[in-house]
Amino acid sequence: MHTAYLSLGSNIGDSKDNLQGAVRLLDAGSSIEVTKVSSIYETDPVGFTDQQVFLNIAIEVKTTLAAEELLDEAQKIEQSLGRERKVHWGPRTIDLDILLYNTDNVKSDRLSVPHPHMHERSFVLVPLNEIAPDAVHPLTGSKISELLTRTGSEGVRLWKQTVQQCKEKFFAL
Ligand SMILES: Nc1ncnc2c1ncn2[C@@H]1O[C@H](COP(=O)(O)OP(=O)(O)OP(=O)(O)O)[C@@H](O)[C@H]1O
Ligand SMILES: Nc1nc2c(c(=O)[nH]1)N=C(CO)CN2
Repeated sequence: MHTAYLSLGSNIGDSKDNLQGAVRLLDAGSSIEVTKVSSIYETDPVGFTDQQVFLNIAIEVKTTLAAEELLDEAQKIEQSLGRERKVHWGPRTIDLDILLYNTDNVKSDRLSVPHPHMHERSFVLVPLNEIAPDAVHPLTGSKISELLTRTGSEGVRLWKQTVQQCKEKFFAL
């Protein structure tokens, strides 16, 4: 069994519904179990800034899938929730990024893990720190809590708290 952390973001449509839909779909099959869900954060757009604020969460999953198979599942869910790729770093119905996969380094045409931008993105680190402060970023050797101390949490605000980072509470929101 492998442990992975994913970042989910949405800034088109009903973003809370999109996040919930993606978590439900991930958890629905037998090969992925969602074991932790962070609170939902409202975050200022990073990169292409002339767009709506995002809602972002981080989740922990336990999975029997290899990293690339997990990416396949994530991309299927992006497609089924109607994501269209237009602007780089632009608006999206739902975006699922694999942040960490065990403590592996994965580098292929389709997949880079740890996610190349995770250590510099407050919208990733604030939610991730809530569920996995002691997880280690294998390239820097730093814990998530240490990376967050470096980036700070500007532009990231609690939107809705999920009590004890519990999946069932998240679905009930
Ligand atoms: N760790 C990863 N998680 C998800 N996708 C990844 C990862 N590493 C590489 N990719 C590749 O990135 C490609 C582009 O992804 P996407 O369009 O979501 O980028 P983006 O969300 O605009 O930017 P960013 O990758 O900086 O979040 C995907 O098709 C996927 O193959
Ligand atoms: N706040 C915020 N900004 C972003 C996000 C995101 O999820 N949240 N995703 C991006 C592309 O992956 C680019 N910019």
